[in-house]
Amino acid sequence: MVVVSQPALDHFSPIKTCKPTASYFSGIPVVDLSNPDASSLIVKACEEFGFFKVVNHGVPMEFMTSLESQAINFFNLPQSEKDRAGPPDPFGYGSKRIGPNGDVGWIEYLLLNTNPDVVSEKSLFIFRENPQIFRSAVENYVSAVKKMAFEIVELMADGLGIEERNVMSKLLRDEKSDSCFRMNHYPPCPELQALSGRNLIGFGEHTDPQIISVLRSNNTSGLQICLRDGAWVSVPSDHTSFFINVGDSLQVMTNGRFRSLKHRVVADPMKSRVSMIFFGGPPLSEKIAPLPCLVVEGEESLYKEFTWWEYKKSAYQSRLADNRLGLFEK
Ligand SMILES: C=C1C[C@]23C[C@@]1(O)CC[C@H]2[C@@]12CC[C@H](O)[C@@](C)(C(=O)O1)[C@H]2[C@@H]3C(=O)O
Ligand SMILES: O=C(O)CCC(=O)C(=O)O
Repeated sequence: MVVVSQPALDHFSPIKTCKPTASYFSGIPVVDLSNPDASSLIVKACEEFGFFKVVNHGVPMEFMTSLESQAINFFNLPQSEKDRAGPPDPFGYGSKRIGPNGDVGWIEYLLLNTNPDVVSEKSLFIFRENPQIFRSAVENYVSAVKKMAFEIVELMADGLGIEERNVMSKLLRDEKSDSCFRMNHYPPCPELQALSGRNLIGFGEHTDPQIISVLRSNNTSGLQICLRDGAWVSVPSDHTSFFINVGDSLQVMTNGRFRSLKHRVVADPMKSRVSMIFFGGPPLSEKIAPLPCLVVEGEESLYKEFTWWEYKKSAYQSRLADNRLGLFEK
């Protein structure tokens, strides 16, 4: 019999737990980017789930594996070394604390700006001995993933029947775009599982405030998405593919036709999860408003107009679980 010791549980105390109950979801839409119907499949997936998996994406596997191994090397460093790249301001290394509101999770991460100059400055602390290897792994990966993200939002515009197919990609392509990139590490937590039969929450439920998020992880599951009926389901991992989710800004731009995806990560009791996510955002001064061509004549628009900066600030000010509250009131 295992006796639950309070000090052992206290070690995890500020971090929420959940029962390991969510079932694997087999209905995730898969979009093959080489399929001539990709644009309509993307629109359908965004309307139904705000989420889909991409195959035949053109990002070299080598870029994924080399950045993953750089990330693992970093997360394996002694804590004192990792702390030199933190605390996040918001960029840099963070552990357990997520964002400015006191949210916590069973996670450590590196949050980077996708502006190459900022990556370079932080990488000096991230890899003191050879920052160039880290920097080029990030650059190769991020530029390939961005290219895929541009293509996806252009296909989206085609599928929505928008004539100006670069209406969203030009925001992401802008050199002042406020996009960011993060690498998350969720260490295994066998003790907690043994003691309580529960799993730790790695990243609490939230929606992403940006336009589109592009996620790739190693072969450890943990990502859960909330379906339209409110049920949480687990996403089977696939280290060769990317998972795309609709962000709050895209929900606004499509006047609610696409809904941003509520998601969370639950730490695996036995295996480390490493994920890398590109968050594509617009330039800070850009207005976030429904695209006029998507507001049916005579119909009221669902959303007020925000600049991305105002918008992001309010997303950051509210709590993780309700980061869209108040933003989208009629
Ligand atoms: C608690 C928070 C963390 C977060 C900012 C927020 O207030 C709500 C959104 C969170 C999120 C999710 C997507 C990205 O990982 C992120 C960098 C972002 O832009 O919004 C994080 C924020 C963060 O970790 O600082
Ligand atoms: O790490 C993951 O798999 C997802 C994390 C996430 O939702 C985020 O970083 O916003």
